[in-house]
Amino acid sequence: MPEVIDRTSKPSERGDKSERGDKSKYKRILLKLSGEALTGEQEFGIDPKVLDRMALEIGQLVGIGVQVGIVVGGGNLFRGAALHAAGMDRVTGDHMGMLATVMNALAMRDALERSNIRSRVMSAIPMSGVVEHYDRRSAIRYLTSGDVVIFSAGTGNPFFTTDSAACLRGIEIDANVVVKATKVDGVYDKDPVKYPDAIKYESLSYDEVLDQKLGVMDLTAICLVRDHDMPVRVFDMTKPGALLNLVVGGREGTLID
Ligand SMILES: Nc1ncnc2c1ncn2[C@@H]1O[C@H](COP(=O)(O)OP(=O)(O)O)[C@@H](O)[C@H]1O
Ligand SMILES: O=c1ccn([C@@H]2O[C@H](COP(=O)(O)OP(=O)(O)O)[C@@H](O)[C@H]2O)c(=O)[nH]1
Repeated sequence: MPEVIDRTSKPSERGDKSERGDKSKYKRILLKLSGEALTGEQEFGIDPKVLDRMALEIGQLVGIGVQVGIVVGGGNLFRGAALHAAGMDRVTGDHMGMLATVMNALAMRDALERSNIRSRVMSAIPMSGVVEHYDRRSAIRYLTSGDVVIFSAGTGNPFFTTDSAACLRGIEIDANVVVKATKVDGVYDKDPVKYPDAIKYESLSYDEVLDQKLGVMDLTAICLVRDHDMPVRVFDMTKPGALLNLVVGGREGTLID
């Protein structure tokens, strides 16, 4: 069992000092789902069982009045950097990666709607007839009316990641927190997948992540949240109930603020 560095949490998550949902610590969250999380037990693609479980957990948040924006990754299908390493033009690879996020978003919307959770997909790249083009004011209107909004196609630009897109959209929609769902249960002093003796942080500052180059999120994304004072919580999406627990104020994962 890895050690935990237990620093006293600063009461600076926006949910502590601004409006909240009734039972929730937060009124509006931006949830980042990595593409790989959608693969589940499979080797490639999207596991419908994982989507159904995520829909259930997201439905629990909607049920207690939390407004949920989602940025979904595409790494389960394509990553620009990997395609480039195999010989493809980088920008073309990134375009394929962004299109992959749209496919994941459509699958996520389908799962949410099968669970009777109203949801919409918006894309940073115009895709008339398939999904709506991203528009911040419309997104906020949908969120306010209780719809889950899935933001796809990342930032719409090559050389970025969906972590950066999550931080960008989180800031734009004035979320209380960006919640990064991943396969590890927080931020460690080194990659816990590679180093079993890695030590987990309870909380740490943006500058500590940057100075130590902690790889849980890309550093462009961390600079963005630091400059806009947006807290980020990293937690383990494979742990049932963790998302709801975090949103009602439980100690899950690691807080970066
Ligand atoms: N210091 C660290 N703390 C936690 N996870 C880390 C750290 N450094 C690297 N990682 C890796 O970052 C991954 C989380 O990022 P994520 O975006 O979900 O995955 P990926 O980059 O593969 O899409 C974890 O699976 C973990 O292996
Ligand atoms: O703003 C963005 C977001 C994503 N991507 C591309 O889309 C791929 C999939 O996104 P990401 O790797 O962030 O997905 P995740 O790791 O979350 O599954 C990336 O590798 C990039 O090639 C991009 O070009 N611009």
